[in-house]
Amino acid sequence: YRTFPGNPRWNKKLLTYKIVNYTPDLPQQHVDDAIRRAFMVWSDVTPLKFKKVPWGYADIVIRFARREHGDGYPFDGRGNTLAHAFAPGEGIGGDAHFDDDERWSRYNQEVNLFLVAAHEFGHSLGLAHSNVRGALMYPLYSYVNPETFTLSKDDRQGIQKLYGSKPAN
Ligand SMILES: CC(C)C[C@H](CS(C)(=N)=N)C(=O)N[C@H]1Cc2cn(c3ccccc23)CCCCCCNC1=O
Ligand SMILES: [Ca+2]
Ligand SMILES: [Zn+2]
Ligand SMILES: [Zn+2]
Repeated sequence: YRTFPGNPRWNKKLLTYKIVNYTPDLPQQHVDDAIRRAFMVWSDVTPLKFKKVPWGYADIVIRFARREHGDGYPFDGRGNTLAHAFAPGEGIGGDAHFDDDERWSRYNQEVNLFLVAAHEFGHSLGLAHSNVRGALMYPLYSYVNPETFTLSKDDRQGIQKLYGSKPAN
């Protein structure tokens, strides 16, 4: 696993997130559920907790966008780059953007939102790319059954290096 230069991380355990818009490809409930489960991938192995807020301040702002969308990292149409996210920090730090020229799906038609979101939130929490092929933080998207998805040891070691493991309770 790799972290970002300077090892940026959040210095609080409760992080808030806000979904500012939705893709037309899926019912809103499915988007909310995919995002919730993508955060759970990381909260399952750390002391981190994630809380969805409907408006106002949020640490992690989630949006769907096409092409140029105001952050200097324009998307590229269908395929190629699927999404991007910013390392922990103020303002745009932690935010995750999803390319709405993709065909977002719940199962394996096209791009699985849960799997991509789980990868993006790895970046939002401070993980860069891993060179371990089966790792969630590997730079290339590959479909796995979301129902049986498990975090690789490499991903878990990386996130626990930043935030520690889940306290026994
Ligand atoms: C890991 C993802 C969830 C997030 C990353 C983006 S990021 C910033 N969050 N690390 C991603 O989108 N990776 C590309 C990488 C990529 C693969 N190809 C490309 C062709 C052109 C441009 C990029 C790519 C070859 C063709 C396949 C294109 C579809 C799949 N795309 C990818 O796997
Ligand atoms: Ca794209
Ligand atoms: Zn963006
Ligand atoms: Zn990535």
